[in-house]
Amino acid sequence: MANSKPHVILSAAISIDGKISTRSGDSKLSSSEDFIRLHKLRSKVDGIIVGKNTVIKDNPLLTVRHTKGKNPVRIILDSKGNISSKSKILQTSKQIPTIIAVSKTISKSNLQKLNKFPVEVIITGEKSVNIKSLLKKLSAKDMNTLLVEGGGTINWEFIKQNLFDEMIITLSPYLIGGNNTISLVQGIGFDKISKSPHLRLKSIKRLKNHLVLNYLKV
Ligand SMILES: NC(=O)C1=CN([C@@H]2O[C@H](COP(=O)(O)OP(=O)(O)OC[C@H]3O[C@@H](n4cnc5c(N)ncnc54)[C@H](O)[C@@H]3O)[C@@H](O)[C@H]2O)C=CC1
Ligand SMILES: Nc1nc(O)c(N)c(N[C@@H]2O[C@H](COP(=O)(O)O)[C@@H](O)[C@H]2O)n1
Repeated sequence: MANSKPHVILSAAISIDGKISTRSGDSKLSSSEDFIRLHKLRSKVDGIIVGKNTVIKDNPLLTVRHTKGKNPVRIILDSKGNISSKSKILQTSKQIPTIIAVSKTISKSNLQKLNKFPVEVIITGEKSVNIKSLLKKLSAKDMNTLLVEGGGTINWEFIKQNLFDEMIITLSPYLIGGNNTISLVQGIGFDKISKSPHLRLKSIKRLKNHLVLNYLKV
C-alpha cells in the first residue's frame, strides 16, 4: 500500500549569505561536480517539484543529463496555470512525464493551453495549490520520494506546513547580497527560532570549495 506522504527532500545551492539567485536571475551556484551529484540524486527520486517562478526565471529542463539514469516526473506548482507554452517544460512534455498542479483559480483559457500538451493537470486548492493534498495524490501514484528544487517561496511553504523530511543544501563559495534578492527560504518567516524545524546534520561532503550539507528533520 502507498504511504500517505512521500519522503520529501528540499534541494538547493546557496551562496554563503543564503541567496539562491542574483538580482538579475543568475542562479547557477553549483560547480560541475555538484551538478553531477544533483543529477545522480534526480535519477533516484520519483518526482521533482518546482514553483512557477523558477520555471519562468530559469526555464529549466529538470532532467537527468550529467549522469546515466531515468528522468523523474516533473511537477510544477502553478496555481493559475501561467507558465508559457514556449517553456522547455511544456515543449519537452512529450518525452518527459510532466504534471502541472494548479488551483481552482485557473482560467478556462490557461486550462485549454495546458491541455494542448501531453501533461497531467492536477487541480487542487482554492487559491494556491494545496500542497498537502497534492502530496497525497502523488503518493497514490506510487511516487514515494520527491525532490523539491525551489524556489524560495515553495521552500517556505514546505517548511511552514511541515511537509519535508530532509534537506540537501550546497554551500557555494559566493557572496551575492541585495535586500531584495531571493533567499533559500522566502515567505513571512518564523518570528521565533523555537518555531523553526529542528534539523540534524547527517553528513557533510566537500567538493573542492563547495560543501554539500545533508540535514534530516528531527
Ligand atoms: N540556486 C538554487 O538552487 C535555486 C534557485 N532558484 C531561484 O529561485 C527563484 C524563484 O523563487 P521564487 O520567486 O521564490 O518562486 P518559486 O519558484 O518558489 O515559485 C513561487 C510561485 O509558485 C506558485 N505557487 C503554486 N502553489 C503555491 C503554493 N501552495 N504556495 C506558494 N506558491 C505557490 C505561485 O505562483 C508562487 O508565486 C528563481 O530566481 C530561481 O532561479 C530556484 C531553485 C533552485
Ligand atoms: N542544486 C542546484 N544548484 C544550482 O546551482 C541551481 N541553479 C539549481 N537550480 C535548480 O535546478 C533547475 C535547473 O535544472 P536544469 O539544469 O534545467 O535541469 C533550476 O530551475 C532549479 O530548480 N539547483
